[in-house]
Amino acid sequence: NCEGKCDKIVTVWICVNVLKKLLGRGAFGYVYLCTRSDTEEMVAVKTILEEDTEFAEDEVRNLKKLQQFDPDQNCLVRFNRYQEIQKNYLLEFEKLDMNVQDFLEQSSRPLHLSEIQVITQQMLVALKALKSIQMVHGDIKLDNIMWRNQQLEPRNIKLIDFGVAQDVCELRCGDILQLLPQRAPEVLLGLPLSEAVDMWALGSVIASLYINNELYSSTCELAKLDDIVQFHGNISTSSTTSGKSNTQAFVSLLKQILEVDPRKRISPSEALLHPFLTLTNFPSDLTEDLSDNKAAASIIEEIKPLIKSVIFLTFRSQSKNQYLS
Ligand SMILES: Nc1ncnc2c1ncn2[C@@H]1O[C@H](COP(=O)(O)OP(=O)(O)OP(=O)(O)O)[C@@H](O)[C@H]1O
Repeated sequence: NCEGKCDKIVTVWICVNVLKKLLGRGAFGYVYLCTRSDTEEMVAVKTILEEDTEFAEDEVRNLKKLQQFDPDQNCLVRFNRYQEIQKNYLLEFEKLDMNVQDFLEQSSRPLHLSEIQVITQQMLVALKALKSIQMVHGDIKLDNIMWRNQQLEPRNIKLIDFGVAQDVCELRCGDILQLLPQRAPEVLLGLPLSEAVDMWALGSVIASLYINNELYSSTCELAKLDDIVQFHGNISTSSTTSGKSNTQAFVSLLKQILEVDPRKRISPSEALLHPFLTLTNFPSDLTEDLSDNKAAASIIEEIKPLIKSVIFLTFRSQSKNQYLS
């Protein structure tokens, strides 16, 4: 039904955009491939129905703010224009090729470390731009990272979907943002929030690309906190025991991105200077497995006090029924 209605609305815009096919769908809208009648350019049109008008208005507001940036220089999707038709919204973007999630599903191969390097670099550029205007994306995930042309321009990657983006000053302790696999510890704990939540989410995404699996597969927040603690044990170990310098550089950056304390977490500008992003010589083999490295307890010892406070806070908040997954 929803798809039928979206089809109709996008067809109403036919005088300016000729509908070709459905490109993708998300929680808020259907995205169609269209041709602009004036320029013949292929564009992507996202339809957001009237029941989600508020989200559409937020997304348009965020996208207008982002228009101050050169989208190509800043790895952001180019937003062309929008149209409101009886509270239904049509948002026109440059047409991109494929999101990373779909690529992984279609190619059924894990990404090489050099490909992860490119994605990391491009997303850090995007996050640097967002941070400069104190905007939090709030939904960094594989589906929201897209190649402009995966085959021809594998180094050209864009961040999409600003539907739940917010200004840092609008964030309040206890706000729930991000999907659970990418949710930052400060969100889980109801602590003060900042742009650093996006860095954490990026860390979760690139780590999941590296291990070719969701980093935190837990389905409830307490289990996720436990996962975070376990994972920190693993990445600490890999950085000290692995002899593979590319992996070491990757893990070293990952550790700084997945820093539990958001105040100490590396910023996008700092991360862009990290040696992992300047590496040029990658081995031809596929990703080296983090789990090869045996556990070293040092980091777990370091963060034991944190584990205790995490468990305390989580139980306290669960008893208040605030932080249900
Ligand atoms: N500019 C674009 N070019 C091509 N395909 C796109 C474009 N924008 C979005 N898509 C496709 O449509 C999908 C959904 O888009 P988007 O994430 O903007 O919708 P959403 O409803 O906000 O999704 P979510 O459920 O993540 O909130 C994307 O994952 C992608 O596959």
